Amino acid sequence: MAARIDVDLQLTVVDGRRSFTLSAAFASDAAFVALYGPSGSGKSLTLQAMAGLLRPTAGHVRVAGRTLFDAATGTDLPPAARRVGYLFQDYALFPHLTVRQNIGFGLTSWHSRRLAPAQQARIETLMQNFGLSAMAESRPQTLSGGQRQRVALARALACEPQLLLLDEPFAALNPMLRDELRLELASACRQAGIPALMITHDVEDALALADEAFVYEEGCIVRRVDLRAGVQVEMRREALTGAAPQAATPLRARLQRMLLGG
Ligand SMILES: Nc1ncnc2c1ncn2[C@@H]1O[C@H](COP(=O)(O)OP(=O)(O)OP(=O)(O)O)[C@@H](O)[C@H]1O
Repeated sequence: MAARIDVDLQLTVVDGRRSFTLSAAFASDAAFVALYGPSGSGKSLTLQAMAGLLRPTAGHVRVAGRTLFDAATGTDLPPAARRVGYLFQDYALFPHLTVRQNIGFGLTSWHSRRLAPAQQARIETLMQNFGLSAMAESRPQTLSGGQRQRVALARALACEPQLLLLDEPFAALNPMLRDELRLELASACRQAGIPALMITHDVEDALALADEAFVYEEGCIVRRVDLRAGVQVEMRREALTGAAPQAATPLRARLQRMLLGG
C-alpha cells in the first residue's frame, strides 16, 4: 500500500472581475491517482496548493502522515520543505543547462551551486536508472520527447520526494509517443516507489496509469472512481447521504463511462 494522501482545500483566486473557488477534498492510499476533469475545473490549483505554491484559506494537506499545510494550526511548510516532486506540463527544463545540471538544479540554492558528494552520487544514479548517462552533458533541445520527460522526472525525484505531482505529463505529445511515454512513466513511478498524483483531461491516461481517479467539475470533486475494482462513489451524494459504493463490472467501457459521468 502506498503512502496516504489526505487533502482538503478551500481557496478562491481572483483575477480582475473573474473569481474561481476551489472546494476539493479527497483521500487516497492508491499508488497512482488521477485528477480528471474539464479545463478550468481546478485541477492545477489543487496541485499548486499541495506543492505550497498557493495558500488555501482553509483545509489541510497531509502526505504519508506528515502535515504540509493545516489552516487550523497555522502549519504551512515552504515548497522546498514539503518533499513533493512536481513534473510540469511542458517539463520546464532549463535550455541553457545540461541534463546533469537540470536534474541537480533543485538540490542547489541561490547562495550555493555546489552539490555534496552524496547529492552528486544521487544524480548519477538517477541518470543511470533513467538511461540518461550517455547524454549527461547534452542540452534539452537535443533530446527526444521521451528523453526530456525522463530528465524532468529525474529532476522531480532528485529531492527524494514522498509524493510526485504530474501536471498533464502527456499534453502536446503525438499519440504514438503518448502510448510509449505512458508505459515509461508507469514503470518509473513503480521503480521510485512513491505515490503519484496526475492531472489529465484524457480518459486513456487515467485508464492506462491510475488506480483511482477523482473527477472534477467547477472547482469540486463530484465522483471517485476505483479503476481497479470498477467501483464509483458520487462524492456530493456521499457527503449528503453517506451512500454506499455502487458495484460495477470492471470493463473498460464501463470505467470510461464512470470517468465521463455517463
Ligand atoms: N492565479 C490565478 N488567478 C486567478 N485565477 C486563476 C489563477 N489560476 C487559475 N485561475 C482560474 O481558476 C480556474 C481553475 O484553473 P485550473 O488551472 O486549476 O484549471 P484546470 O482544471 O487545471 O484546467 P486545465 O486542465 O485547463 O489545466 C480557471 O478558471 C482559471 O482561469
